[in-house]
Amino acid sequence: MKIAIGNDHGAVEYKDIIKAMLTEEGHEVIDCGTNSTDSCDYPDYAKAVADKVVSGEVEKGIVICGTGIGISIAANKVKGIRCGLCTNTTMARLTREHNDANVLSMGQRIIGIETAKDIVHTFLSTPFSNGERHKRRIEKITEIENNQ
Ligand SMILES: O=C(CO)[C@H](O)[C@H](O)COP(=O)(O)O
Repeated sequence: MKIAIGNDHGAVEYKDIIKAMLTEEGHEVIDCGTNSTDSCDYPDYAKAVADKVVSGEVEKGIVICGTGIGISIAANKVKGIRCGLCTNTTMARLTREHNDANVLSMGQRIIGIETAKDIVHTFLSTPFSNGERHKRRIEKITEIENNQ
């Protein structure tokens, strides 16, 4: 799968580990930065990843900051993005099955690296359930976006 990954200064370590893991597993990973631990602004990297997802250049995005909160809020401002902040694998499974999330968000300062790796695997391997009620709710999210 082609995946874009982006992070702020608070998540360089996890990004590097997850990028290496996914590359090793045969995925094509586009690194949108940052690759420095110098202080930076997470919306810049959220947008870089989100734009690649919306344009279709990549199938899925992964964004990571200290908590995962700010970078998920920013990613969700991009039309067409459904970014789910996950702290465990149940959330990762459900944000795919119920929300058809196209971007995963995590916080390096919140979860351990093994949990983060498990979340990534669950997120990437779980299909959208295609349930009628979930489709209806996603359509309503799109409606909100389109009426802004
Ligand atoms: O988690 C984050 C946003 O939700 C950021 O990573 C965090 O706010 C960065 O903080 P600092 O500039 O103090 O390192």
